[in-house]
Amino acid sequence: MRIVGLTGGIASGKSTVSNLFKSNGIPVVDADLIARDVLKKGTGGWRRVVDAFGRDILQDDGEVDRAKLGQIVFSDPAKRQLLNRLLAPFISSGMFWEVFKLWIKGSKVIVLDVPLLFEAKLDRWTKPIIVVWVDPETQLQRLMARDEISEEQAKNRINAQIPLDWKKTKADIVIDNSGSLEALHEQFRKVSNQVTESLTWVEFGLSRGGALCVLVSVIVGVFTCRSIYNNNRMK
Ligand SMILES: CC(C)(COP(=O)(O)OP(=O)(O)OC[C@H]1O[C@@H](n2cnc3c(N)ncnc32)[C@H](O)[C@@H]1O)[C@@H](O)C(=O)NCCC(=O)NCCS
Ligand SMILES: Nc1ncnc2c1ncn2[C@@H]1O[C@H](COP(=O)(O)OP(=O)(O)OP(=O)(O)O)[C@@H](O)[C@H]1O
Repeated sequence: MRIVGLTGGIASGKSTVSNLFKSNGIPVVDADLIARDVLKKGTGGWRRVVDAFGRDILQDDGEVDRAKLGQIVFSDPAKRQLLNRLLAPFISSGMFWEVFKLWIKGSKVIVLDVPLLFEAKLDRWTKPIIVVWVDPETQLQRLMARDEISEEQAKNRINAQIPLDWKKTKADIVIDNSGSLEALHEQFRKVSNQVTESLTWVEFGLSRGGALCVLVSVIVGVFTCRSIYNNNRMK
């Protein structure tokens, strides 16, 4: 199985690229969606976060007020680290199960869309790593427009992550999303061909089909050795 890492900065265009992967039939594990699930009312993540941040972060219906929690953690690094520490085990196990389900289904290539791939040190499990890069001014404008937030709030969110230029240096593949959507689609076509190239032997061995081949080979090997051994004893 090939596990492709898809990352970038906030509002650099990861979801736009992951939607292109999905529409090309390549399954995507979305860490933001998992992070939302583990913060739903009554879950273990919700309980830990409410214990640590207090009931002031809740809406009337008991769900976490995400905008309020965002205001707190994106302007205070210590509180952000606390939130990351509390949720990390739930997000990691959620991602593991999603990958496992895709492995059982026999998927050969999957994409992990993880904004904090490097920050959470998940980059060691993915190859190749795709970084969706965008120039700083475009990133700021797109973030302010999409989330309807002020320039200060947008800058706080951008600064809460490792700089995008650093992430670019760690990438196997860089998608420059500073231009139009047409330009993005054009780059995506090449990237899609690259990531769907035939699997290496190691990747094949890690896929469900590869694991079955190894298992069948071991069983056949054991039976062959046993019959040779029994034949020799009878002689
Ligand atoms: C603080 C929260 C409640 C704000 O929710 P909100 O709906 O406003 O934002 P959303 O979850 O859609 O995230 C938008 C983007 O913010 C960035 N971001 C989210 N959490 C973090 C974080 N802890 N540190 C840096 N950037 C982050 C990511 O680029 C993400 O794509 C939420 O982001 C959260 O629970 N974050 C902690 C969980 C986490 O680490 N998520 C990232 C998954 S790897
Ligand atoms: N090439 C583009 N031209 C114009 N707008 C774009 C382009 N690519 C993405 N956008 C817009 O920019 C915004 C950010 O894109 P997107 O939501 O895909 O980013 P993201 O990296 O997934 O963000 P996050 O880290 O918050 O999950 C969205 O409103 C999206 O529609």
